[in-house]
Order: sequence, then structure tokens, then C-alpha cells
Amino acid sequence: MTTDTPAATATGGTTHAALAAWVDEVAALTTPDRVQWITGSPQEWTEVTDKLVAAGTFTRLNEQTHPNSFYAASDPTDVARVEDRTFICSVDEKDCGPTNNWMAPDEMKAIMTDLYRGCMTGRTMYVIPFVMGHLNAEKPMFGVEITDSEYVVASMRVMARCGSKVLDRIEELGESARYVPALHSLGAPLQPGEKDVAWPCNQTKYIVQFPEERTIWSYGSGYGGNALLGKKCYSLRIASAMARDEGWLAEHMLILKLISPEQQTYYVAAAFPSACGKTNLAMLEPTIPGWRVETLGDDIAWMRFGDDGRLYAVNPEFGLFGVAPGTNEKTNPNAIRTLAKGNSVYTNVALTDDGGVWWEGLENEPQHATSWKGEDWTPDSGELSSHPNSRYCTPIDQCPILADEYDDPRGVPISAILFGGRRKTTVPLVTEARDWVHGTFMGATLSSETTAAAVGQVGVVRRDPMAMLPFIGYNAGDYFGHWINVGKDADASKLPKIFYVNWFRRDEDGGFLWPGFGENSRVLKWVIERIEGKAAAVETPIGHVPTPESLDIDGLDMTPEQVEAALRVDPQEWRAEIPQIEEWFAKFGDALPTQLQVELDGLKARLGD
Ligand SMILES: Nc1nc2c(ncn2[C@@H]2O[C@H](COP(=O)(O)OP(=O)(O)OP(=O)(O)O)[C@@H](O)[C@H]2O)c(=O)[nH]1
Ligand SMILES: O=C([O-])CC(=O)C(=O)O
Ligand SMILES: [Mn+2]
Repeated sequence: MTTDTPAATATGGTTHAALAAWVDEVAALTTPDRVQWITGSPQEWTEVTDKLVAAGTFTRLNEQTHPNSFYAASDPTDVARVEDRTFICSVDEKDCGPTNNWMAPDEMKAIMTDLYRGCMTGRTMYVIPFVMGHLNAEKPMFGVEITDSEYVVASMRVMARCGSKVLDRIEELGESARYVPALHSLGAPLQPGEKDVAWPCNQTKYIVQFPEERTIWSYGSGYGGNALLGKKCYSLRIASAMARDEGWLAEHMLILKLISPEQQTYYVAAAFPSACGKTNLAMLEPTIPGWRVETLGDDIAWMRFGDDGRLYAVNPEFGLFGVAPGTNEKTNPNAIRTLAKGNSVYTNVALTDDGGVWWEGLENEPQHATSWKGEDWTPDSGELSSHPNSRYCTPIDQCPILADEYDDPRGVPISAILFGGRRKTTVPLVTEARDWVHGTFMGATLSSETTAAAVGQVGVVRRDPMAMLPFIGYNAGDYFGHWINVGKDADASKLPKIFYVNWFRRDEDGGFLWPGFGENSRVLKWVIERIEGKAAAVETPIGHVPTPESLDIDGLDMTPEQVEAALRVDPQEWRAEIPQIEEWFAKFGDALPTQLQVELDGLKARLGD
């Protein structure tokens, strides 16, 4: 529905009074030229993508090779999440905790209200009703994103269930519908006669969560987690605060289904930091005979206890927003097959001369292409053709190995949780936690080298608890306490077993010790055999690691010495971790659960001096 004046939106857009009032209030503040409610119709997709093509934001790709797919290049300053511009504006600073940026809600609102004033002048304001998770969930998790970006509209339509069906349900439920208002603006008003740029944005950026109000305000960026507000802002930062209050978990985890040669089915969730392998593991093609993987989710898992006492996970998203570089027929054939069906948006990869896309690591390197910066690129350019955080955005239901249970609002019962990071040294291929509290300790002390998924230095080791450092919407010490409580209140025999993995350990020459990708199925097999009590393990100071014989290395191109090096627990290296963990824990003061201090003391004692 399109209305010409902001004042007409309430009656024109929705019968839901509170929602209409909010939309009107935002329109009055931001003064767009027009307001449009997103319906989710196919015609609307055509209109929005045509508009993006006309504006130069999108380039339509070759219809034969990339049907209904588009290329976009962002402003070079707007390429990733901006963690230093991301705020948790809790009422009380202590509820934000030491790992997030904080500002008092009133102060932040005053600053941002000034920025929002008139910020949509010359643009269309879109109202996107969406639901994270299933529309027919017991308590649907609605959101409404207001945005002045067509790129965001197109991407949200891929990434979340959006449009009239959702709005109808919100209206049916009336005032009892819970929705997260999520306001987004590029911060790039257009004065009359002013020509637009291909990627409007603002050098001033704010990505703000108000956890008590369950509200999101974002300004200045058009990219990824900064702008697609159903993803990180809602499904992790706001949802983690909801989960704390309601006794569930909102986590940065993939969900996969593993089927053994005996046709036993297991569901596994895994938390790795951004650009550390979730999408790849979620779509894995096992190299070991007889095992199969199906995909349920590649980035976010919401986990709640079922009536049977088991922890059930759903993927709240509807699309995949995957890292392009490194994706190819060998590393992730299922991603390539998903993309081959079209209906995708590629951002900051290279555009080939035949209207296709290319990125570092993809097969068939072109002799010439246009780089993400819009420059001529050849294999000898000495520059990357694609930004390291370039992404594809594609519907999850195109994934050829999508599990049927993906569409089940009850989710799937999780047998194992993996935590993992990117560590060149120290952390072995796989370690099993002794119990839930020890697993929580592993998660709370998880470390990883930073990647291009966030603006800032790459390759620096930092603690990234549960791969949630940039996504915990409250005090991380309290978040650890919440994890402990989840385990304490549960039947221990029904809880998922927790493991710590590292695909990224290096040898002396700097090469990866472990081949990764499809070969990670060998680790999944060991995990399942541990759950079934079939596989052997050695007890080490940090937990249980596989005996060399218990890991299936049949047909693997590795020497026994290399396998041993991948599995090694070096007390010297671990002793060097201790001061870093102590420094990390010291940040939390009283908020650190005593159980984690006890775990750390135990680890120190086992490592000796
Ligand atoms: N060496 C090695 N690299 C891997 C492995 N799995 C993934 N990668 C690479 O790591 C990068 C990121 O992988 P993804 O699977 O997209 O990471 P992600 O965790 O889904 O990232 P986000 O979408 O940012 O949350 C890609 O360049 C992959 O090729 C692995 O097992 N071994
Ligand atoms: O949110 C984004 O921009 C992409 C993503 O999945 C992550 O960084 O974990
Ligand atoms: Mn992610």
C-alpha cells in the first residue's frame, strides 16, 4: 500500500493503533516523501529491484547463469558491522556490562532524534512487518522495521519472513502481539534536485539497542548486521535479553542434522565467531562414507526446553547471509547449488564481464573483472577483487539439503553444542567438556582471531564468549550466569553435551594442520560416538580429547604425526592462556558466576606450574 503523505499512513497501512501511531511519529520526524508498507508480493520484488537497478545500486546479473540475482557494491567505508558504534542502552549502566558500549537511553535518544530529524527527506520510508521464527509459533516473535533503504527492503525480504501475512497476524492479535520496533535510516536525505549516489550512507553511525524497551535504532549504515535489523540486533541482542528474562537461549549458532550410517538422527548446534565457519559446517558434505548432513540454520539458534526436558532449537531466519570468499565447489558445494537457483543478492564481490560474479577462492578465475571498488581487476592486479567480508544473500529454502524440520515451529532437540574459534596455536581440534558447567566455562573463555566481519584489525586474538561478544544484549557476566542456570534447572542426562573445536590450528610453516570443511565430519562422528559412549578419549587438563585411534582418519591425507599435532594439548601453551583468562574474568567483578572461577582454579591446578 502506498500513501502520498506521511499523515495518511495510520489508516492507510494498518488497523493496529499502536503500530500506526509509531509509524506516524517516525514519518513526522524523518519527513520522507512517501510511505510504503511492504507486502511481500512478487510484483513488489520487481518494483524494488527495478528501482535499485535504476539508482545504480544493483546491477542485474546474467539471467541465464544467475536468474533474478543482483550485484551491489557498497560505499568503501560501509563494509561490515561497526562494533565501536554499537550500543546497549540499558537504563542502568551495569546491565550493559563491560563488553558493550553504553550510553543512557535518554541521552542516546536525544542525539539520535537530532540525526533522524528530516533524515528521510527525498526518500521513501518503507515499513516492513516481519517475524523471526515461525508465524504460527506459540508466541510469534514479530518485528517491524522502518527503513529508507531499498537495498534493506530487498535483503530483508530474503532474510526474514516479511509482509502482509505477518501484518495480518499482528492485527489479529491486536495489542497482545509483541513486536520489536526497529528504526533504520541511511542518514542520507536528498534535497530537491540532488542526485543520489549508488550507496547512500552516513559517516556517522549508530547501531543501538534499548533492551528494556525491546527497541532498535540504527543510523548511517546500509550493510549487513548494521541494517538488516531482524538479524543481529533483534535475534541476538534484543532476543538474548528476552531469553534471560524468560529462561531460554538466543545464540550465534548454526543448526545441523546429522544422519549416521545406521540412520540415527542427531541435531547439533555450533557457535563460531563471525567468519569462522558456521555456514560451511551447516552445509557440510561429509567425506566419511554413510554419513549425511542436512541444514537447519547457519547463523542464529533460539533454544527452549521442550515438555520432554530436552533443549529444542529453531533458526529464526529465512535466508543465508554468507561470506563469499573461500566459498567454492569443494569447500561448500551446497552453497554453490543454493546460489545457482538465483534470487540472490551479492555485495562487494567482483562483477565479471559476462554478468556473473567472482570472488577469491571461487573456481574459474576470470582474466578480467570489475572489483568491488568498481575498478578494473585482473589476476595480476595485486589487489583483492572482492572485499574479505563480501556476502551473498540467498533464500534458505533453495538449499538442496535443507532439513524438513526447518519449517517446524517446535524446532529440533539438540544433542551436542560445539564452541569453536580461529586459533593458530594452543586449542586442539576437539575437546569434550566434562559437564554443562565446564562447557559453559569453555564457551565463556572461547577465544578467536578477529576477522573482516567487523570493522577493525584482523587476526588479533580476543575472548569471544560463546561467539557472542558483539551480540550479548546485557551484562556478559549475567549471561554466563544465565547459561549456568539453564543447566542447573535441567535434567543433566537430557542436556546437550558441549565440545570445543578449532579447525584453524597451524603447523610450523603456517599451513592449516587440519583440512577442514567436509573433513570436519570426522569430528562430528567422534562427537556422536562420545554421546553414544562408543569412542575413546584421553583425559587432559582442559577436557577429553580423542585418542588417535578413536578419530576416524581412514582415507585422510594426513600423517599420524600431523593428526597428533592437531589433537595435542600442550600444558605450556595452556599455562600461557591462564593470565589472559584471569584478565578476562576480572572484567566482570561480582557478575562472574563463582562456578566459572572454580573451573578456572581447577584448570590452573591441573596444569601445574
Ligand atoms: N581452513 C578452514 N577454513 C574454513 C573452514 N570452514 C570455513 N572456513 C572459511 O572461513 C570463512 C568463513 O566461513 P563461514 O562458514 O562463512 O563463517 P560464518 O561463521 O558462517 O560467518 P558469519 O556469517 O560472519 O557469521 C570462509 O572463508 C571459509 O572458507 C574450515 O573448516 N577450515
Ligand atoms: O551480521 C553480519 O553483518 C554478518 C554476520 O552474520 C556476522 O557478522 O556474524
Ligand atoms: Mn554470523
